[in-house]
Amino acid sequence: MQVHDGNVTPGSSGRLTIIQRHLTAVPLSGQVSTANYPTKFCYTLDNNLLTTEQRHFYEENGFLVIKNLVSSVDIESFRKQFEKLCKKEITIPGLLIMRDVAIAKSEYVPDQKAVTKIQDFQEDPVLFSYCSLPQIVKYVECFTGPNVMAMHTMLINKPPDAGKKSSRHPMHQDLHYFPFRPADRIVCAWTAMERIDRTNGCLVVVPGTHKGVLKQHDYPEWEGGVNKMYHGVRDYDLSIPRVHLVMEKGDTVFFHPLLIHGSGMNRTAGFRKAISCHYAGADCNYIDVKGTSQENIEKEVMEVAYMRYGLSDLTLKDVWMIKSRIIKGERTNL
Ligand SMILES: CCCCCCCCCCCCCC(=O)SCCNC(=O)CCNC(=O)[C@H](O)C(C)(C)COP(=O)(O)OP(=O)(O)OC[C@H]1O[C@@H](n2cnc3c(N)ncnc32)[C@H](O)[C@@H]1OP(=O)(O)O
Ligand SMILES: Nc1ncnc2c1ncn2[C@@H]1O[C@H](COP(=O)(O)OP(=O)(O)OP(=O)(O)O)[C@@H](O)[C@H]1O
Ligand SMILES: O=C(O)CCC(=O)C(=O)O
Ligand SMILES: [Fe+2]
Ligand SMILES: [Mg+2]
Repeated sequence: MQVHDGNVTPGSSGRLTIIQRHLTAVPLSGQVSTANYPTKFCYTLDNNLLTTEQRHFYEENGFLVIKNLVSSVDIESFRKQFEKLCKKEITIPGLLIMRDVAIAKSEYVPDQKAVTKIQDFQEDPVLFSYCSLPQIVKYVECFTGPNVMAMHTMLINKPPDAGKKSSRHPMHQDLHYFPFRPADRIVCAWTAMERIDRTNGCLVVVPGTHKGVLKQHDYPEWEGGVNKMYHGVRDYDLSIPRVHLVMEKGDTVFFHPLLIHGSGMNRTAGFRKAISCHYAGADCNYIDVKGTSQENIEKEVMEVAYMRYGLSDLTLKDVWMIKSRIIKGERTNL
């Protein structure tokens, strides 16, 4: 385990790499002590896959990077399929193609290269095969339990920044978008489809924030515009140390839905690609977000859902029930 300038770097074992930069500004040392571990696990389950060290790391930090988990062959097939979808050589029901706000609102006529992300590829057999990769699902079960649902799918194609910094993703908690609980049985798997570092806008996390509560989210006040639904934590304090997750192609991070994270701008000429799925244990329950901080996103989701599905009497729960798929075990509640 090594710490360099707040970045996670691969350990020689290729297994777990640990960063430890505490919110309480504990000074960074080269090696992190494995002492003072909690005795009770809250955020991980035992299925004989995670080592004790990995479990402790997730419990403390709210994320876990596994090196080289997805093969180049699989990643190439996702890349090819993504291109076909962008060129409209294939259309998939329910799939949403989104352009960056700076490009969508300019005079420039966008081509497929302007796509910033695609969402909801649950009906695309090629891309959705990512969500059932056995080596991913084995890890997912350590967080969700044995009944695994794929709730939300994305392929993020962070474009070269158009000069407005709109390629950034503000610091947020994914739970803001989710009307189901408990949070500890939800996890995101996010796989780098190429090397991703600070030049092309890597994931940036605030370790330990999964132990906190869901915060109020709004659109950040960014001069250059903000992408639709890219809410950020309100009054976010940028002086809190962030950790930049530098990842190689195929590396996968699993993270908790309360972990505060975002991504920086893409300063390169290339489109930075990552594929992700949010999973939840099927035994989770839908909640009513009325009267909570999530009301603002519910309103936006319902507007978009109406445009996409053309149905006016849908509820937020219906939208999630339509999108989600069982991956393993039994579809109980969700
Ligand atoms: C069912 C939904 C469930 C989703 C749940 C999310 C869960 C996430 C959970 C996980 C955590 C994830 C965390 C996350 O990732 S949060 C991010 C999630 N974001 C979304 O899900 C957004 C989904 N995108 C859309 O719905 C469409 O692409 C929109 C509606 C944006 C455009 O629609 P369409 O593509 O058909 O374009 P159009 O040509 O017809 O333009 C229409 C209008 O829209 C303007 N416009 C275009 N692009 C953008 C833009 N990028 N930003 C702002 N505005 C934009 C455009 O200028 C025009 O406005 P105007 O000029 O008329 O004023
Ligand atoms: N001035 C800012 N105002 C609002 N959010 C910011 C600001 N700077 C960074 N962020 C947010 O912090 C997160 C990480 O950005 P950051 O600038 O740390 O990463 P980067 O651009 O990849 O790296 P670098 O430190 O090399 O610029 C992103 O979610 C970004 O939106
Ligand atoms: O920039 C990314 O790839 C991740 C963005 C993100 O956190 C999200 O879409 O929820
Ligand atoms: Fe996110
Ligand atoms: Mg930056």
